[in-house]
Amino acid sequence: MSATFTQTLASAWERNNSLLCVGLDPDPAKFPAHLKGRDDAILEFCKAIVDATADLVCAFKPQIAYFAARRAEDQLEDLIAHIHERHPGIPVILDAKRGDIGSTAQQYAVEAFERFRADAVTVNPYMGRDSVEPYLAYPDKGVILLCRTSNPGGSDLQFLHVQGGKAGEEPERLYERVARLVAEEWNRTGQCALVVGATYPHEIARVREITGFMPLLVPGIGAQGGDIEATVKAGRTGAGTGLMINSSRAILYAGTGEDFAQVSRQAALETRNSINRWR
Ligand SMILES: O=C(O)c1cc(=O)[nH]c(=O)n1[C@@H]1O[C@H](COP(=O)(O)O)[C@@H](O)[C@H]1O
Repeated sequence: MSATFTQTLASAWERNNSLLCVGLDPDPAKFPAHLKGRDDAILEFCKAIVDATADLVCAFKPQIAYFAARRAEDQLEDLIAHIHERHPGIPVILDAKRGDIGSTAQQYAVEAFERFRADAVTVNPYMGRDSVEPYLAYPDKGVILLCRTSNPGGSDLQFLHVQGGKAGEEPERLYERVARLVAEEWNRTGQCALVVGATYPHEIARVREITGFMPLLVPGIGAQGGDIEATVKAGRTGAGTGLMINSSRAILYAGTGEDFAQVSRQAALETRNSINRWR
């Protein structure tokens, strides 16, 4: 049997000595001049970044909207195939933030895991357990549920107090309930992870407390200004792992010339090393 997402991630943490996830959010308006106008510009840009950083990361995270908006889903398929072929052992997280009733979720699961061959997918837990089950039906795949998102508006709902599930329990915040539900009930197969933004280190610490060793996908360093030291200290496990700390724009667009991939490599190296300083 092939390795599960969780096992592949743990191996990548160790092999590359890295908790850095490079996010692949290709925006042609920001591409270097020599790639602009090419039909395969999105694929070529992303392949160059992937090849320049694969030994520095624990995962890659393509964001589906950047591909779908430009009718480039075929380039996303080719990109993920390229990562599997050239960089085996680096898990691919498809960032799709899906959420729908079970029958539709089943189609989204086929899209993520069979069409795109992602190792994990981001999912919105808002519609509850049956909306997540179709992803859990793929036991070797990762299911990464939104918990405490990095954006300011995340507080509108995720920070609301909800009554405890059992009589006499203290009210808790909605993101705490999500973390508890996933850790105690949905994660029977050990394939779940949670998204917690680097912009909220206090909540990262709380989610770590609730979930034990569960992997956390932490976007929000770099362009969104999250603090690396606070993020790592709040979210690392006792073993100094447990995190996929994502940076997209700060790495993808570090350079603007023909040597952009090398400049991105330098940015990824520095980010990985700053993360490691606090593990
Ligand atoms: O699920 C995500 O990846 C995600 C969750 C979240 O709470 N905040 C967040 O920024 N993201 C994604 O992480 C990436 C962050 O990109 P940068 O801000 O450029 O590093 C984008 O692809 C977002 O869609």
